Amino acid sequence: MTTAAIEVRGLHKSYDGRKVVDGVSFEVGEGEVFGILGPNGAGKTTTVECVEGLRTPDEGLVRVCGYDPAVRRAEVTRVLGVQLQESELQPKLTVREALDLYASFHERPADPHALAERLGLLPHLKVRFAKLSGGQKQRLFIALALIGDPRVVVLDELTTGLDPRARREVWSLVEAVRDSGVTVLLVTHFMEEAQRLCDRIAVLDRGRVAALDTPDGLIGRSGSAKEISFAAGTPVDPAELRALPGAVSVTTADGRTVVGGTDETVTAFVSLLARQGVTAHQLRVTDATLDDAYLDLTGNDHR
Ligand SMILES: Nc1ncnc2c1ncn2[C@@H]1O[C@H](COP(=O)(O)OP(=O)(O)OP(=O)(O)O)[C@@H](O)[C@H]1O
Repeated sequence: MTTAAIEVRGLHKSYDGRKVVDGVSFEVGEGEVFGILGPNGAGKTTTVECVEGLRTPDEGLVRVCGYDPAVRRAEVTRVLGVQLQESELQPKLTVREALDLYASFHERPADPHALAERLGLLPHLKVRFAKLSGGQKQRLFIALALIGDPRVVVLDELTTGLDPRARREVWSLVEAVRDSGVTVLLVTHFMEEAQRLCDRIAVLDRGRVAALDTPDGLIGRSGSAKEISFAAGTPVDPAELRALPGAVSVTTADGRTVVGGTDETVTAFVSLLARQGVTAHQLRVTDATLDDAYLDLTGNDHR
């Protein structure tokens, strides 16, 4: 039997008698990128801190590569890389000094120079942490999380505050980390990030797992997997649109009519246009996104 990289079963944690993690269970397989999504206060950080051994569960089982983080500190430090928070790094430390310092905490560290090269940090080795751009800081945090040559790495809100280009660069790095065989536990607020990077996602809501699935699986659970939209002036009877097989919604707003449905709805819509000899203006067919599924699951408009 293979050991899961991370196993969490029946996790409970309360603060001052208030339950913030209420029976969370999930397993992360080796080499997976596993996402934890959820609104503010859902219990994501508390769950991840129990995995890191920074908090002790009130109840439940947590294992990282088979080790209990609350008991086997040394082993877990060896196999688990944790992303630092900005406040934990001295502003005057240069990139090279930070890499060397954190390498010295580990028995068998990765080669700091090779890691700096992999993460595009070689040109910045002599730059002090405080002078790095947001994207460069995050690259350094990824490097420091990998400096102990871990089998599992926890990345918590890695791209918050980055511009779209820097965010995409960081995503490519996470993909490279995954390709090197390291298991990634990723906490994020960004749907696009979760959709692009994660093999599976646990959506936490009020301390519980509201859903656990692949991004496509989660999207499939939301009512409409496809959206057909076209200029509202197109002469198509809304009643006929509502009668299309698989159609779950028909709305008109901002000069466009939008039909939510399935692949079957798209096919039937095209046949309807052909039968009636109608040309739909500014026609677009798009896939539903994780956003739609997330809002359905959490009933919350936080992003
Ligand atoms: N040390 C603590 N003492 C008391 N309450 C806490 C403590 N840490 C967290 N909480 C509370 O527990 C709840 C869950 O917090 P947690 O940080 O795990 O949620 P989260 O899903 O990570 O939220 P966010 O997205 O805002 O980071 C929140 O209501 C928070 O205020």
